[in-house]
Amino acid sequence: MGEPEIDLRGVRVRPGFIEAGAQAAMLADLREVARAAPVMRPVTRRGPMSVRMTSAGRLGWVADRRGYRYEATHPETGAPWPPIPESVLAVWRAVAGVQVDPDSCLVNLYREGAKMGMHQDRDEGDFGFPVVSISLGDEALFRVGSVEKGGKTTSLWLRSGDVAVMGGAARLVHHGIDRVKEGSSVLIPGGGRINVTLRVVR
Ligand SMILES: O=C(O)CCC(=O)C(=O)O
Ligand SMILES: [Fe+2]
Repeated sequence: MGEPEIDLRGVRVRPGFIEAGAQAAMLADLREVARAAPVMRPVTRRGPMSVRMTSAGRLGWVADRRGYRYEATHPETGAPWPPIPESVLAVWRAVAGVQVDPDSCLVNLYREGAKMGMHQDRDEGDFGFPVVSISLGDEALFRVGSVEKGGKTTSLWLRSGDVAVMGGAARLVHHGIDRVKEGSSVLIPGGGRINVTLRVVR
């Protein structure tokens, strides 16, 4: 079950929660997700995002020039999103502390130079449910601030197999990925990092 939990400004980080064999199995499951729902590079009003993404589950998070929202179908194929893999659901059930399963699984792919600016996850209908975030592949510098914009932040390198839970008072904290350490893991062919976030959107 990995190392002791870390409290990062209320975000609970479980280092090494997913062991190497399970990481490889999850990666294979995510490859199937990407086959059914091709990975896209969202272009928002601010321009193209550096992170590529796709989704699984009843609802997928979609970003485009019109804004951010959850949708039941892939914007390019028009098909429903594939089901959330059991390997991913198992992590939610082990750490989320709620009886409800997630209805959305966002798969973020960080290739060369990709990062994610500070933001809140607030497109969901009920902030009583946590967000569970799984890291695979290269290490990423995860920055956590406060619910309020600006102010003090604390950073931690997330490694392959780490799981972070944003719940309770930390459900709406600002957070982002400053950078990814290229070549720090050999899990993903071609390099890079995959982050999987599970949410109850409803
Ligand atoms: O990549 C990460 O670890 C964070 C992803 C994230 O914050 C998000 O998808 O909302
Ligand atoms: Fe987020």
